Amino acid sequence: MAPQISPSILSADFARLAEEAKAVEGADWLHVDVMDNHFVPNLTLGVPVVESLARATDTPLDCHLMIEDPDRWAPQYVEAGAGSVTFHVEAATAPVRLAREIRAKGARASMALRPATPIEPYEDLLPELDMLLIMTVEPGFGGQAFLDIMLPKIRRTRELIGKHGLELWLQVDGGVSASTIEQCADAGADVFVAGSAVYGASDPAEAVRALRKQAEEATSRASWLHDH
Ligand SMILES: O=C(CO)[C@@H](O)[C@H](O)COP(=O)(O)O
Repeated sequence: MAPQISPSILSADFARLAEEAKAVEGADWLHVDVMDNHFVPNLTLGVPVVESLARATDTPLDCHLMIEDPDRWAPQYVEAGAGSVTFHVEAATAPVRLAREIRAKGARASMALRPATPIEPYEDLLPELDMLLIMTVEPGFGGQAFLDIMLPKIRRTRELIGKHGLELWLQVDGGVSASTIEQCADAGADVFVAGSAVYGASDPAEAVRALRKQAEEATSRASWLHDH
């Protein structure tokens, strides 16, 4: 799959969300961080804001739920207009049932792992998912430094996806920038969330294009090396 860029509105100006969403039209997704002050020590936005954003932009919404009890709340984000809904496995009671419910309601189902959560116990769940998110910072805040100790987990996950012959997308989120995106692509990630690297730039749309180009080049270098 061609690399995709998902700018995180956590780094946008929340008083101008519609304009900030339009500023990155051309991105593949708009990443919406939902935080509840319980699963993570930060509070952002909920279903009504997602409904408004879905009306304000043509870019599909990639909702990342950093909340307790996603089994209860995630379906409402599909109804609010999200094209992809990510829940944390650490918070979900019944991840298989929840992934099936998200898909049945018409969105892509995605599961996230905090940095200390290994992928191996969840290998059998992968066919139930459309995307797996590997956090490359502790969730909760934008602008943190990329955890390069996550690179082996990204590689192992890409190998598991290949072993099972799955079409699963592999997303990375946290500290993704011009300095780190190539390492992530080389390790096998194909969906890149970037907050401060996009909204901290003077031209966010250009930052998206530049990140995509870097990811494309790194991906084609990596596949050339694997094929030779
Ligand atoms: O989920 C999160 C943080 O918990 C992210 O989506 C951040 O918003 C990414 O921001 P940067 O690290 O790219 O600034």
